[in-house]
Amino acid sequence: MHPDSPRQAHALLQQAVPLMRKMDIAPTPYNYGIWYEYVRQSTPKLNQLVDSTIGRLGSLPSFISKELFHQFLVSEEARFNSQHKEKLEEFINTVSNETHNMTENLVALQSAMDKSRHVLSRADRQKHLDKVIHYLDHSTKKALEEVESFSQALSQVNAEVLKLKAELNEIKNNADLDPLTQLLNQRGLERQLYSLIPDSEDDLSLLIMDIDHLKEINHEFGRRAGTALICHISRILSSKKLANSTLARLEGGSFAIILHEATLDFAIKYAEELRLHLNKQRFKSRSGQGIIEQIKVSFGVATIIGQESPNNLIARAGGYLDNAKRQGRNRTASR
Ligand SMILES: Nc1nc2c(ncn2[C@@H]2O[C@H](COP(=O)(O)OP(=O)(O)OP(=O)(O)O)[C@@H](O)[C@H]2O)c(=O)[nH]1
Repeated sequence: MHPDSPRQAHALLQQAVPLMRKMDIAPTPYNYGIWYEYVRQSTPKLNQLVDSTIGRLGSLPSFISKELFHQFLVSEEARFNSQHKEKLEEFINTVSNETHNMTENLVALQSAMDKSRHVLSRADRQKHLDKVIHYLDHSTKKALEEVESFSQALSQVNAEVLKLKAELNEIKNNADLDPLTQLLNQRGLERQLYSLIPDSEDDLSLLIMDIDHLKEINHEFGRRAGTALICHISRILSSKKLANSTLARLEGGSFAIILHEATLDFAIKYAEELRLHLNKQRFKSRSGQGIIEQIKVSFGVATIIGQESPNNLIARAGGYLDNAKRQGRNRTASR
């Protein structure tokens, strides 16, 4: 991306901002970057992706915008790095091939020398000739050893590059995981919803569950016990997870469950099953001080309606959860 003059930039922003307003796009740095580039029309692939996402989802979710930003707008640096990486790999391959060739040549040289020695050993001035042969023999062996260690160093570098690649992949995947429970986090949940919703036929349900009075539990037994309770509940929810579902931990004591193909009735029944099961669980903190006789949670349950957006579905389930809390907690609400 070449820098635009201030006048060009101003003109582009004058086109981008009304578009963003019209599409109800939040004024974040990522969004400004994407829409500036969109009206600039110098990256057709970006425009194509923006258009198809809007066609499919009716909007450009912030996490997609963030990814497009990294892919297209900071891509020059990324492309630079990747070109370097490719060059480095190419270099390693070339040198490694050459080393192999060199080793073969030296082995051939060694055998030629053996033959020569055989011939020369019958020649005159034996002593003199022997000295030369010995010298050449020694040098060749040394060269062979050096080539061998060079080759070893190269394979080590290669192994390091592979390790680095694996680490980078892991970092990418971890961005969607909650470090405490290893379940999906909010971003992972949204990503999953955005990929499931276009194919769902009004039978995708979302349950949002929240531990009741976690603040008080933290206060009474200590935050550590509260966190242990979150982990305990996460394990229980995982053990009760249905086959066609996704489990995530949102913030604090909140969890979300997507039932990929479930009517509202089924989703409410499942939420109640989970809630009653949790009610039967007693929780004792590791120190033994915190004992909760009955784990209490509230649920908000919503099933997708028509062309509803993922954000709207999350907001609806969250609103119903608020209703469950307002109605006295330890219950399920679906409106
Ligand atoms: N122990 C622990 N507490 C957390 C964690 N993350 C957030 N919290 C706390 O959990 C509490 C959640 O409070 P709220 O959800 O607002 O309210 P609540 O006390 O659970 O009450 P209701 O949700 O209304 O039943 C806050 O005090 C947060 O600081 C965590 O990882 N561990």
